Amino acid sequence: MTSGRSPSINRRPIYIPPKNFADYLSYQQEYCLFLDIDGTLADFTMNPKDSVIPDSTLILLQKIQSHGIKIAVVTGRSLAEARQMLSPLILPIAATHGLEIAFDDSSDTNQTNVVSVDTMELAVIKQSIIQSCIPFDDFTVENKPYSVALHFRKNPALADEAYAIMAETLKTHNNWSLKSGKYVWEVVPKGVNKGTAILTLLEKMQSSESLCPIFMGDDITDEAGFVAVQGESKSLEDDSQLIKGMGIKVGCEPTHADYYVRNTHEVTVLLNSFLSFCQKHTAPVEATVRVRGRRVI
Ligand SMILES: O=P(O)(O)OC[C@H]1O[C@H](O[C@H]2O[C@H](CO)[C@@H](O)[C@H](O)[C@H]2O)[C@H](O)[C@@H](O)[C@@H]1O
Repeated sequence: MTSGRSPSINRRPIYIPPKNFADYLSYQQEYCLFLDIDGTLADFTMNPKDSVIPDSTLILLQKIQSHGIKIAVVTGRSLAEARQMLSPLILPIAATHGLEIAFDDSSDTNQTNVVSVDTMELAVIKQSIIQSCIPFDDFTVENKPYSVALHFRKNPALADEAYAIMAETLKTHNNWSLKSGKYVWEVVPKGVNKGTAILTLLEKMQSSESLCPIFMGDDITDEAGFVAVQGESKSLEDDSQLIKGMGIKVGCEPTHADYYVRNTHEVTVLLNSFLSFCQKHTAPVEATVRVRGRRVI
């Protein structure tokens, strides 16, 4: 139940040797990147508050951006936390599994919630989960503005107890659903998923040319994103226009993604290969790239 294996996935993704990622790309195509945070840009930590995206990765993303490549982040983190983890980079973000969407700056006018959230009801749900967790020392309850996550990474043997607590709580809250992730169960409003979030961002990011989306993610919630970018769901604006992008799973678990790499280290190697591709293809649009005040190119 909590292993992340889905019996409906029968595909065998192709391993991309990350150093050779550029070989899988075409100079005739304009690409854009959609990136998950935890397990993709950031390594796992016991406490979610301790996770960071390494400076070297932020610098790499900024260099890629400087070649005019559009990059967006698609994450289960809240918008506020995602912004903090990405700082000083400013990117379009779909946060809380696609519930909170911010296009390209930190102003509130540029931000939308795709479904409305009953925060009073969420407070009741959080309280009920906290109460149910009292007998267990090893749970971590992550209190997010529009969702609540119950983490059992400290003690994976508590997986079934965690599920039971969340499922029991949801019995009386029909507008909420349960998402499973790596050592976590999360209550989110119904109707949000990363696939729809990516299509929403993509529509906004497209100008005249049609962009080829590449999405990288490691978790079960990322599967909807793979399906969306691989053209197994349709673009929002034009029902007849199929998207033909690349889904790249981080990790070796069963997936809908067409491709995979093994871990976060390989993600950075792959992004470096993508940067080399961009360097051959386009001139940088900005002369100076800075991360945390330091000039890097
Ligand atoms: O969509 P993502 O960016 O991958 O976010 C998914 C969840 O990530 C975080 O939890 C995961 O990372 C934690 C820190 O490494 C780890 O302790 C936990 O076991 C993982 O499940 C985050 O805390 C959640 O809010 C996100 O939904």
